Amino acid sequence: MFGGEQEPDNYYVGIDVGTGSVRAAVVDQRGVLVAYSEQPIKKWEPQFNHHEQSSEDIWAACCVVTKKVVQGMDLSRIRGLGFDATCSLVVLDKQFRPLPVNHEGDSRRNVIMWLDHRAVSQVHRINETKHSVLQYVGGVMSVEMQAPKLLWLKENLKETCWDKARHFFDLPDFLSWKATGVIARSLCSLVCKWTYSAEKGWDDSFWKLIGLEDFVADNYSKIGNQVLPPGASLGSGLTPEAAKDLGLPTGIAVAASLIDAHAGGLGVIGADVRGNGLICEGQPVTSRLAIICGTSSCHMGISKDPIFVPGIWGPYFSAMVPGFWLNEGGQSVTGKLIDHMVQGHAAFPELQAKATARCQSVYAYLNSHLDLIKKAQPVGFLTVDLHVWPDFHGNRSPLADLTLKGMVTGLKLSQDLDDLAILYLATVQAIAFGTRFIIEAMEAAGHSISTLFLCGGLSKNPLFVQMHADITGMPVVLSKEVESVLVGAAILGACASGDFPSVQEAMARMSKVGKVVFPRHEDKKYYDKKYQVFLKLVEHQKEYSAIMNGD
Ligand SMILES: Nc1ncnc2c1ncn2[C@@H]1O[C@H](COP(=O)(O)OP(=O)(O)O)[C@@H](O)[C@H]1O
Ligand SMILES: O=C(CO)[C@H](O)[C@H](O)COP(=O)(O)O
Repeated sequence: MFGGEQEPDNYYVGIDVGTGSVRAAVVDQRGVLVAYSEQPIKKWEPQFNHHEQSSEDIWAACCVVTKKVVQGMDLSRIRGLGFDATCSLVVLDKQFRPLPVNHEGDSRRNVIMWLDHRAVSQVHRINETKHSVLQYVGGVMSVEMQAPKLLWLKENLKETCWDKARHFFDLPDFLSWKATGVIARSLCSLVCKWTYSAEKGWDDSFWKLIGLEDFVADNYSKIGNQVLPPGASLGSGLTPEAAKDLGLPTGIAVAASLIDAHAGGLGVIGADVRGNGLICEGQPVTSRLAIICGTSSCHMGISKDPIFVPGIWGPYFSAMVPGFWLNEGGQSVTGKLIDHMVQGHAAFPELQAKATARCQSVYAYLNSHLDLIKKAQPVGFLTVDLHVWPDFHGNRSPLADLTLKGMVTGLKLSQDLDDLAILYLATVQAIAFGTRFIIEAMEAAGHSISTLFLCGGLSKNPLFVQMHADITGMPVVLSKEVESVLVGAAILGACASGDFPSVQEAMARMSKVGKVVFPRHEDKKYYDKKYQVFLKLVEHQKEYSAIMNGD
């Protein structure tokens, strides 16, 4: 086991399956990322609110990126492999072949993605039961969880999918099965998305009540009756077949997986913050909130005792950091919303052309354009009369209302680049106000948060990071390794290898602080006013809906 900061001898492979792409990295025992590769994955949207993927396409992408990152390495120094992935639902038959999750019968598309909202009627009926398991998902089950999706499959694709299905996996568990042949599920996925309790196991009465008694009858073999903590070593490690696919040695340790947000949490939350002037230095780890910002944003707060926060998922025991309870707030589309607003604007082709000419990303270009047009005032003040409510895909937290929609107020006739840049800024700010709203709900229920730890694709955007600091009034810590979710996945591999005695130990050694961004307290009054408007927007939206639905 590792004591001090000796030269790295041992390496771990982390594989992170996000919504849009698969990433792999080789990470050393100090948490330094030495090789990285990324590959896009296919997505289908056959109908509005139906989002599907292919588990074979995802596995093939895992193989491509892993082979790339270990190319030229001494493979004997790779000690462990860890996976994390989005919490999408994978369906396989008795022979582990993909089954279609769509009316077209296309069995390539055997994954219902996490952001799929097809099971609206099913989730309403589940919530109407008011079953006690709902207390552990913030009081209201989300349409993005697995129970409503399973019920949808039973009610809509009985012959073509449901009757033939033998294995329903959360995507992180599918990947660890593919690598090891072990069908045991991770405590993380089952607790967070499937209503399993770390203390009491499955609740038969819930599944019977919602019409999925089938699972009880066969002792949950289709959804998992062997459960392991994240980071536990699976079976005999990597199978010869998977080793060949991935370009890794047979038998290396493979860990029970994590959902992607949870891997990001592990990658950032346990870092040693000494010497950065941060208030959380003298506080317990429960004062830290990890925010994993990709296609969606997930707000991961931990506590010693369970805290029930209305509209915030959890409390989940040991689902991220062993021995701690987890609450998970979230915003269902954040990166996807920014992309949507920018790409849908009339000035987008002009933006693209200008950004390409400067060899910049469109976001880097927009950030520098905002700096140009702000003149003497702080950049955030450009949106004094433009406000956005960001729930274009419903509200995950803290309102837990999937019927909510996006709103923009303050539109003008102009469609130029300035207009696009200011709309982009207002969208980024709206996402940060959503985070403030979530933090306030968590604090009202008993959390005490002082510092934010951001990771994920959006944390590469300095404007997004600064707005989170300014709008929440809290410092934002970024990791030394930008790809912290992959560090989290590698931490799992490191634990499975036995090189670290616990997840906590591996977290403390492998996650490192990079840049710290402090809030501009002098702008507080302005953001407090904008936050007042933000809260009014949703109030008004509810009033509009009451008017339209009234007699
Ligand atoms: N360099 C960057 N600058 C600004 N935004 C970025 C950058 N890289 C990624 N993003 C944003 O992050 C989002 C994707 O984040 P990522 O963590 O890759 O997502 P996922 O894990 O869901 O696949 C995109 O929607 C994009 O808006
Ligand atoms: O529900 C979630 C985590 O519990 C995430 O939103 C989901 O896994 C997708 O993550 P990402 O936006 O990073 O692709």
